[in-house]
Amino acid sequence: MEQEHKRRVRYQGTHPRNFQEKYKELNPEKYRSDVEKIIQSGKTPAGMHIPIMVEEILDVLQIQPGMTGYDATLGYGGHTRKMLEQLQGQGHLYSTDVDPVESEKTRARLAELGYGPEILTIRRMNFSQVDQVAPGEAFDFVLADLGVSSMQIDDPGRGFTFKRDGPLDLRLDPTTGITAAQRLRELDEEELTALLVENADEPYAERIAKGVLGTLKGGGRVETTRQLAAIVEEALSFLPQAERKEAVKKSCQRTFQALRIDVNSEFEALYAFLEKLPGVLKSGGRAAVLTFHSGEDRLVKKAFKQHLREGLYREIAGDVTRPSAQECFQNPRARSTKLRWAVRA
Ligand SMILES: C[S@@+](CC[C@H](N)C(=O)[O-])C[C@H]1O[C@@H](n2cnc3c(N)ncnc32)[C@H](O)[C@@H]1O
Repeated sequence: MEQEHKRRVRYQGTHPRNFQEKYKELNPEKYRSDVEKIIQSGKTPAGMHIPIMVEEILDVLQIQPGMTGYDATLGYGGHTRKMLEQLQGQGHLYSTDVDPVESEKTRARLAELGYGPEILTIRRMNFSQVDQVAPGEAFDFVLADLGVSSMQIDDPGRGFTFKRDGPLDLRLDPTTGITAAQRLRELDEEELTALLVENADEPYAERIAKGVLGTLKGGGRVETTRQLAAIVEEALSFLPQAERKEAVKKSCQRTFQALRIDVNSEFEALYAFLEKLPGVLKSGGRAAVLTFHSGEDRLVKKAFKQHLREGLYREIAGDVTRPSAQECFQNPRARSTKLRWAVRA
């Protein structure tokens, strides 16, 4: 009789092999108590994003049941969820994001919480097209929480972090456009220097650009996050040892930020959004924008001031609001946040 061949069960090892297996938090509903513990310790669980300045935003937006609103940057849906709670089942919220991967997960998560299409419309759209989100409708409130989510940063496959190796991609929507690695091959030294200065005020822009272009011209590769980080490190090797580590970290942060802004045309999208915003707000409608670096904040401040002068807004924030010290302690990713608001005339 032929014996049934049984495959030996393979030893999986004690360490998870990839990012998806590594963190229990990636399934936050299943491991709720682990997630709570991680948040209390001042960290963001992997696969999650903690919404920033929620109280301050709700104060500004003054959401009432029956209103129609727009969350320009759905992300993990933290702010969307808080705004939906204010609607108490009456009215409608539109939420957009360019990221197809995370948007789908968020849609499913919010649907499970009971927020389906009758109260929430999720669209995969760039907020630069804010006038196309709900044609024929105007909004009582609008929120834009700019930049990237923690899930995007934490996933090495997306290329947003230099802390782990991954493809140098940096696209918010990986289905369109070109990657940061491809973009680097298009630029000359002068252009890359200008990009690093204009998008991130990088003080060592020239040295870094020289390093990148030198590597590419010499037949080397700048295809992964760690390859780019190594070039930044090498470019700053002239610094005294004592200050080098911190300087390299900051320059890496700024270099990745500058490239991300470029490959996603972030300033152009924000400019278009701010220009169209008064046109989609009802009279008395309120808008709040969270920014994470000075370039973004400058654009918001300028647009709000100009539209106030033109009589499109009746009131704007006199100054930025910052998150509380306690929020920054609990969520270090909140530290650079600035909130500005405007009210439609
Ligand atoms: C900081 S996160 C938002 C987090 C969200 N408020 C929450 O509570 O989970 C920013 C999100 O905006 C998206 N985003 C960035 N630029 C965008 C644009 N031009 N149009 C639409 N979404 C954009 C990113 O993909 C990311 O998911």
